[in-house]
Amino acid sequence: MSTFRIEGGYKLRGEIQAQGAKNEALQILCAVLLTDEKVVISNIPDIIDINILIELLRKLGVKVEKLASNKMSFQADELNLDYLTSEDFKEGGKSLRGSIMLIGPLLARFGKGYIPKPGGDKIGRRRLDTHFEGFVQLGAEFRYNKEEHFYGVEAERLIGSEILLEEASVTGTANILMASVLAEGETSIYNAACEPYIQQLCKMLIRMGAKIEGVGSNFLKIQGVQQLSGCEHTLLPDMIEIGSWIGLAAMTQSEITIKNVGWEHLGIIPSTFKRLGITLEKRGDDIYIPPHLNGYEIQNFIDGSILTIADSPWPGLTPDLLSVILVMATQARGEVLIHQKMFESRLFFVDKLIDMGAKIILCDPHRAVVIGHDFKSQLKATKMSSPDIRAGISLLIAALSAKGTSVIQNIDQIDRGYERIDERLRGLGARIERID
Ligand SMILES: CC(=O)N[C@H]1[C@@H](OP(=O)(O)OP(=O)(O)OC[C@H]2O[C@@H](n3ccc(=O)[nH]c3=O)[C@H](O)[C@@H]2O)O[C@H](CO)[C@@H](O)[C@@H]1O
Ligand SMILES: C=C(OP(=O)(O)O)C(=O)O
Repeated sequence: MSTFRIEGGYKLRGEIQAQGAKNEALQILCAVLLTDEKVVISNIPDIIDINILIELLRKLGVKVEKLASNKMSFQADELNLDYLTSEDFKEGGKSLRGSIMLIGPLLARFGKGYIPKPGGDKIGRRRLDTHFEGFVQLGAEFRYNKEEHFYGVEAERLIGSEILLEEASVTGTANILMASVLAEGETSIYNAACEPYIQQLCKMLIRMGAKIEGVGSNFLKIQGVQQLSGCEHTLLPDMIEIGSWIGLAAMTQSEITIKNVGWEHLGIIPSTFKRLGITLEKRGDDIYIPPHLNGYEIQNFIDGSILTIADSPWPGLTPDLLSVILVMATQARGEVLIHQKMFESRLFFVDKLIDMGAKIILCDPHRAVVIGHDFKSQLKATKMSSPDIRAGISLLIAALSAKGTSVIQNIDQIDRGYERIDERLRGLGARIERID
């Protein structure tokens, strides 16, 4: 398993281009199964999770062609559905979270979909009830093989229904939406997730001929159609990656411009960083971050009480940025309570930051109080292992700010979601090497 060696404590400088969004790509790639015509996708990030999903599609019989760097075409006209019950699929499907969204399109088009319990980050319980309750309401039969942790849904026909989701699950909404576009009659999905990536999926499906109303809201109304056609789609810039670069710039007091960020899709993210004292300048569609040589000061609430940064479904703050925000707060002026509501095992990595000298109190698995050093004391370099993708990038940011040489193992977790990260960071002047 690869490792990064990082010599930290240096300021960085320059421009970095945001990659295509991982979590949008996972939805969009699954949607290619909804038609036998060609679908062309641009801005595909070259990262482990996406490459595994593309390989699964290829093994399922999808014709995949690389048209340019980050641009590919997909045609699902001759599928080998037996692959879904093979050992190879059971292994491959397990390794990433996004594979769960293969089920909706397969069920809609072929009347059956199977998937091993999907992997992804070990960040707490990640149940799939919302997905399967939705499929059952559309008329599917659900099967679960407990020994093999293998899920299946089958239906001769799907019939539109009024669905009220128990929670606004992102992948659950995408999955049920992809099943309902080919169901007979009208489906409504209430309490739907409505983040930009779901909006992008809706827009793509509409281009393919689907009839969807309410895009961008938590109430989607779908009129089923008999078939969908091919289309072209361009993925948005990855908002979690953009947030990670903002955290990196602040924590290393670097002057960085993030290019082509898609401002209008960033929601509450820029203002959240501003509450933490970070100056962000909108320059066209770029974000310019000045070097913060005098540090950054966390704002209190209006009544003077300590700021809380918490996650919630869109348009609230994504949980995927809380680890980065937490690490950045370790060098702020002031205190903040980080409240990770959605996942219960995502904050344990703070132990490593405490070892490095950060002032953090882990109150319980969901909440941590961070007391910033205001750059009066630097973190100490250390050896660590990346437990999940966002803790991994946060530890990498900590290592780049710490004096001395740090080592981060298990960096596959970072490569899952960040394209050529070492090369791109070296482009900003970072001293980072990939070693075996
Ligand atoms: C491949 C992909 O797109 N992964 C993202 C997707 O995962 P994913 O779609 O798996 O996450 P879900 O939206 O289903 O739920 C995430 C967690 O939050 C809880 N929950 C969810 C909704 C809610 O209103 N209340 C609540 O407590 C769920 O019980 C679950 O534990 O969305 C998560 C939440 O933004 C992100 O962290 C993941 O990066
Ligand atoms: C949790 C994440 O990914 P996944 O859902 O793919 O595990 C993430 O992107 O932060």
